[in-house]
Amino acid sequence: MTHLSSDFIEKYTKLLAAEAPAFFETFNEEAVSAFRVNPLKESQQIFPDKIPNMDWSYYGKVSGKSPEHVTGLVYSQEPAAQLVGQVAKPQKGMKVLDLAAAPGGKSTHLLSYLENTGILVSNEISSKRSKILVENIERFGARNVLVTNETANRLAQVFPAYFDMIVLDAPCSGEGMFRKDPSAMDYWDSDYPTKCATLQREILESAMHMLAAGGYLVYSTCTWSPEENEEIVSWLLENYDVELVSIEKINGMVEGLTYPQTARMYPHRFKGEGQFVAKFRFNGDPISKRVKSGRSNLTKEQSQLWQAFAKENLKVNFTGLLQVFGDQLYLLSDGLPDLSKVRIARNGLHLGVFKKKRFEPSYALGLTLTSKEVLRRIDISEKDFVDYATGNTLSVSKELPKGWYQVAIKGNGLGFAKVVSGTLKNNFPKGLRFH
Ligand SMILES: C[S@@+](CC[C@H](N)C(=O)[O-])C[C@H]1O[C@@H](n2cnc3c(N)ncnc32)[C@H](O)[C@@H]1O
Repeated sequence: MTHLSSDFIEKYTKLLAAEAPAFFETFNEEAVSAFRVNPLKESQQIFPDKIPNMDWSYYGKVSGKSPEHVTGLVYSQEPAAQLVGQVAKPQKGMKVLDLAAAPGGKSTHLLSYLENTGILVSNEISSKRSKILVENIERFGARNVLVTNETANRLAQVFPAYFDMIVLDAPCSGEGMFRKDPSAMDYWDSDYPTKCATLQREILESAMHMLAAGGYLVYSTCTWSPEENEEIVSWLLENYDVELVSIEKINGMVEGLTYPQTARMYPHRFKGEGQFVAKFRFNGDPISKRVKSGRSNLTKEQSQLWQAFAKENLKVNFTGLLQVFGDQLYLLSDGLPDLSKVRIARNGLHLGVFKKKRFEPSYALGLTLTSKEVLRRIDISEKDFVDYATGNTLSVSKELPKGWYQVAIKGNGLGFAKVVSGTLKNNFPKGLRFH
């Protein structure tokens, strides 16, 4: 049994009244595992144990060494957390900000709805966590994401009144994660929720600065404390021209305290962990400020090398802004402001690297392209997949012309690799190799 502090027990005995025993009983049970299927991937699969009323959601665990995980077909995320993305449900073409994004559960969910349209700025304040976020976003294979490593306040200076939707999955006291991560209990004392609420208000002030008129704010926490949930809702309603958008109650969701439009998730009501979510529409006048856009910075030679690679290997015309950072080439979505003052963790879609007089495609590019978008592809077997992911070369037909090929497993891309005289050279990233 998860050992709960007496202050916690006292607080939730009062708050939940007759439901409290059933709630406490769930702390004797294991945390629930689940995953989402990535609709952006070309080759889909049927899995058992679908979670009702949810887009793309299944109960169960997927191995980190399976082709499904490595190609980004699945993303592991517990069921209650999946409800946040589903409540947000951005429309195609929207400019969306995920303000506290690592490791990427909500961001990848938002990308599933955007279907490579619009823009997602996925931000994480911690540099270490932003690297994990980049890895997860890259594997998902979306093309319209910028990953930043910033404070909310600094982002607000670059993106005034810019976003159609902002998701703040706030840093919180994490009560809803006690079963999944018992170490979260070490930080908890009865004052912790109030301390978290101060930080949440501070981040929300910056968030409101970035919301366009008519835009949506989705606020969520994985905690049940009213201080970090309904009291934050009250503060937003008092201080900003926002109104609550009613959330449809599915899968055991219950109304928030005093705000029936908001939703709470409890483990005794639904097979999942804890969550709170509120959705607002911003009616007020946004701060008006002209957003200066960025420009392409490729040299003529770099531009020619990229075009030569694209002509020889690709059947897709990318729209967006090509930018070089050092010798790395990235594709940024159209309509982004000048990002020179922003700490970037991933500058859009990584296309590849310029070496002496040649261009080499990135692993990320090979993860995102479908079979219809490449001129040459090699589908490897599941046995070869393990060999390849361990760092070995593979034998292929001697007839295959020399050059770059997209590698694929079970119909989904796994980077690019070179074929030379009947050998597929290993180009699986060293940091991701199986040991
Ligand atoms: C609940 S987690 C986010 C989980 C993520 N949305 C997901 O679904 O995978 C909250 C995040 O807020 C970040 N954070 C902590 N302090 C912050 C601050 N002052 N401003 C913005 N983000 C902060 C943490 O590093 C953490 O990654």
